[in-house]
Amino acid sequence: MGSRTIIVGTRQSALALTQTGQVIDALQNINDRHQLGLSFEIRKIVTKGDRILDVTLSKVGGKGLFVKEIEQALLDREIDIAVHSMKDMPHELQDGLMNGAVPVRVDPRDCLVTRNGLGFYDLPHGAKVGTSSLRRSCQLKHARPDLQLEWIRGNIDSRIRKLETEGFDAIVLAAAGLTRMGWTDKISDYIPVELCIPAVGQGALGIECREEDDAVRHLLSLYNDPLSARTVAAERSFLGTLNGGCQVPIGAYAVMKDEHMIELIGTVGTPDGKVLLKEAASGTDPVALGVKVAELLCERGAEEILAQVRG
Ligand SMILES: NCc1[nH]cc(CCC(=O)O)c1CC(=O)O
Repeated sequence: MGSRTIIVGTRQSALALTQTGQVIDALQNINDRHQLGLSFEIRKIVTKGDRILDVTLSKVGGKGLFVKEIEQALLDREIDIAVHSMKDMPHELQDGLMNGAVPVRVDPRDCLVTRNGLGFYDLPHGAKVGTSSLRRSCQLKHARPDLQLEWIRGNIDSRIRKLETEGFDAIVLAAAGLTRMGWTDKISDYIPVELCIPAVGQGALGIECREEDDAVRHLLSLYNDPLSARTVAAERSFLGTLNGGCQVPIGAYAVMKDEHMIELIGTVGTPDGKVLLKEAASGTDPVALGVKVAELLCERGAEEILAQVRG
């Protein structure tokens, strides 16, 4: 048994630091149980996405904005492990890197934080709702065309502040982030998956490492939750087939029906919510299932919708 300090890289938002702390606690536990002789240290990394929080992400070429510097630090051996929110992880990882673990996924739903504790359907006519994703605005507009969806950016803590200071009636956030922060008391309503299909990978984390780092790979294999990994794999295959990112109105959600069978629902819509396509299928191979649901949507014009949004 050797001894080695594993450097764990993370963004420096409150949420990133909190979830990385939780990951380190879990890894420390695994290390103790299996007597791996490892210790852990956290390293904060500022990404481009953190530096330009005032610009619409789609305008600055959204994909991977929160990840590039972190992947470089892995390749440069400044860090050994990177903790990502799965939904911020790009489809293609850099050569030499891999996703070593998907830990048990938490609540994938979006939720509403409102000023007076109202639920989604209790919001007054024309209420001003803040969101930072086309996926959310599309689906919420589809369900409630009267709502006035407005752009809100920033980390979750600053978005919650803006609810007060910028006159929003409500903001929409991932329940997972609030849960990890211990802020579930702020949630006034959970938006059902049928109403708003979550972002690909929402509620899951991805733990990236170097392919050649056997000790870290072994550690992470003990942390991986195979069922969570399968649902995420199906959703990411769907997203990859549509060549999406979180900057286009795409959502997908997979659940395990039993140990083997995955059920996947995917959606593509227009930002104004007037068109909202949904398709679902089941299968045992996550990659094939993701491709299949994407193809079903393409038969109904998903590619044309996405081309318009991107253009
Ligand atoms: N795009 C930002 C982001 N990336 C991950 C989360 C937290 C939820 C998660 O881990 O899926 C959030 C905040 C949000 O969407 O409210």
